[in-house]
Order: sequence, then C-alpha cells, then structure tokens
Amino acid sequence: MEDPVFTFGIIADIQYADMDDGYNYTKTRVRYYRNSLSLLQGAVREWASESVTPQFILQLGDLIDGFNVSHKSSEASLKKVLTEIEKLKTPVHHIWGNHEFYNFSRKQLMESRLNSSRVQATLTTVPEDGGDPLDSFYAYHFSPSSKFRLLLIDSYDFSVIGRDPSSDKHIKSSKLLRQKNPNEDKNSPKVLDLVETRFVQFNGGISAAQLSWIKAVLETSDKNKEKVLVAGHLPVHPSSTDPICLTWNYQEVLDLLQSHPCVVAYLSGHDHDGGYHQDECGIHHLTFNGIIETPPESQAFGTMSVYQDKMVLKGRGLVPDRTLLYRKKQRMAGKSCRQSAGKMEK
Ligand SMILES: Nc1ccn([C@@H]2O[C@H](COP(=O)(O)OP(=O)(O)OC[C@H](O)CO)[C@@H](O)[C@H]2O)c(=O)n1
Repeated sequence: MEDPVFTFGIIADIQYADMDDGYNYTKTRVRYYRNSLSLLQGAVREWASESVTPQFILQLGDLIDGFNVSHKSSEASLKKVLTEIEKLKTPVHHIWGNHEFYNFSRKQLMESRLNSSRVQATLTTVPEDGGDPLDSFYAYHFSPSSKFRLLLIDSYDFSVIGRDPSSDKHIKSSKLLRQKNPNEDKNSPKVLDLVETRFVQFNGGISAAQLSWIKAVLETSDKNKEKVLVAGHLPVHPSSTDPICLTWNYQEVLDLLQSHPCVVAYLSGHDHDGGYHQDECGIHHLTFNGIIETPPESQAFGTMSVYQDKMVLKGRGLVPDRTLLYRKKQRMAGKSCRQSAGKMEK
C-alpha cells in the first residue's frame, strides 16, 4: 500500500481529575476520572510504537475536568496530563472545550501550554482583528503537508462561559440563552425539542467575525486547491451527534463549510458517545468518543492517515476504523453542493 501523505493522532474529552469514578449529569454513564490518565498513557504508548510516529496529535478539547476547580487542582492536573501527552515529542494541537473554561480564564489559556497557536507559531496564522485579544477567538490553521490544511476553530467564541460578564459576547449570548431556553437552570435542556436542546449553557457558537475569518481561510484554500480538515470542540451536523452537543449556530457553520469545495472533514468531541455522518456535500463529520466515559479495559483514540484520494482512520477501542473517500459531489466555490447541483447541470 502507498505511504500516506501524513498521519496524525486524535483524542477527545480526556477530562482527567484525581478522583473516584462518578457519573454524567443524567446518571446514565460512568465517568472514569482517574483512569482517563491511564488511557491517555496507553494512547501515547501506541502512537509511539507505530511504524511512523504521527506528525502531530489533535486534542479535541476538555483535557481536564471541571471538578478540578473545587479540588483546587486545575494547575496540577493540567501539568500531569500535558506531561503524558508531550512524552510523544510530537507537536500537540489543542482545541479548547467547555471544561477548559471551567478551569481557566481565556487570559490564562492564552498564556498556557494549551495555546498551541503560540507553541506552533511558525506554522500558524492567528486572527488579528485589532481589538482586545481577549475578546477575540482562539482559532488558527497550518499546513501539515503541501495541499493540505488543518483549521482549528473556537466553538466557545460566542458563549457565556469563558467570556467576561461585561463583554458584548457574554451579554448577547446570555440574551440568546434566555430567549431559547425557558429553564431557570440554563444548563438544563428540559422542555426543549431535538436540535433546540443545543441551547444550553455548556455549549456556544461561532461569532460573525470568526465566520468571516474562516471564510477567508477557506477561499484561499479553494484557490490553492488544498484539502482542509476543520476541527472544533462542538459538532456541527445534527446527524453526527446527540443534538444537545451541537454548536448553537451549527447551520451557519455548515452552510459555510459546505460552500467551500476544499473542506473534506469536520472533527469534534463533546458528545462522549461519538458519531459519524457524511453530509450531502460529502464532508465527513467525525465526533470522537470521550476518553472520560471509556471503560478502563477499552480505549478511544485514533490515528488518521491522510492520502491524496482518501483518509483512513485506524480506531482503537470504541473508535471504529473508517475509510473516508473525498467527496464525489462537485461543488462550486461560494455555493453549497445543493446550490451547485442545479448550476452544474446547465
Ligand atoms: N442536563 C444537564 C447536563 C449538564 N449539566 C451541567 O452542565 C455542566 C457541563 O456538563 P458536563 O456533563 O460536565 O459537560 P461535558 O462537556 O462533560 O459533557 C457534555 C455532554 O456530552 C452533554 O450531554 C456541568 O456543570 C453539569 O452539571 C446540567 O446542569 N444539566
């Protein structure tokens, strides 16, 4: 078999805390807080023993659990987990999830080892909108190999968590939550239907500024005939996740991704049960199972081998193997495949 152009490791929702096993909020799933570190160690060992060490690791967010806050162990837990993942001596690209914001402020995150845009500075482009960097979003892109690009986006850009209560983004997202979610506890999806359940406080959305930044990146990639893999903590397709985990403005994000032929995949975490869907434009939506709810005797991570004509995911434990062919349906830049279909037939 031909060699891949590049390979990378993927892992999601480790949510480490030095505490006994517990449950998720609805008491339907066990959370293995302490053992999540052992599963991470196992993943690192396996990646290190592959014939070719992955070029980088994509960590899809929620590296340590929010419980660390009450245990006053956020710094210690973060250090422990980063020490393990960094043993691989390969770059790690970090997405920020809701649990990052329970543990740390945006300012702390920007200055921490979780700011991989800074660590990988030579490879990346970070948006500069001229305003206060703390009101901005954490998103960047890099090219792991010629004609391929990884684009990391900030699912909590427009959110009440991680935003200063006096900020415009906090005020507006809090207003949106009040409009969409009648429950006193805004983390509760009670009485909300299907995709409306996404309007809970532990989710967030993508601001207009970030959407236009993403659009500009994708336009350049379209022009340069690149293939782009987009990654964020929250899923954006209702068929790839339990709807309670969706990005608030998932439809806007989907419309944007689907109108750029360069986009081949969207990778996310958050829904610990995982999910997969190939959308009508051929984009592969992969939601990775969370380590935190993976039994100690199992595993949940993957190695993605990227080829010119496909991606091959070698899954471990709960993550299945998949061969992901690039889209067959043609799309025109700036139009979704649905809009393009009619035009191309003429
Ligand atoms: N129905 C719910 C669910 C959660 N909460 C509270 O919201 C906060 C975050 O919840 P948590 O389960 O820790 O979030 P995760 O990111 O680990 O998982 C997302 C799941 O996959 C979604 O199903 C926390 O404070 C919970 O207590 C809530 O109040 N009501």
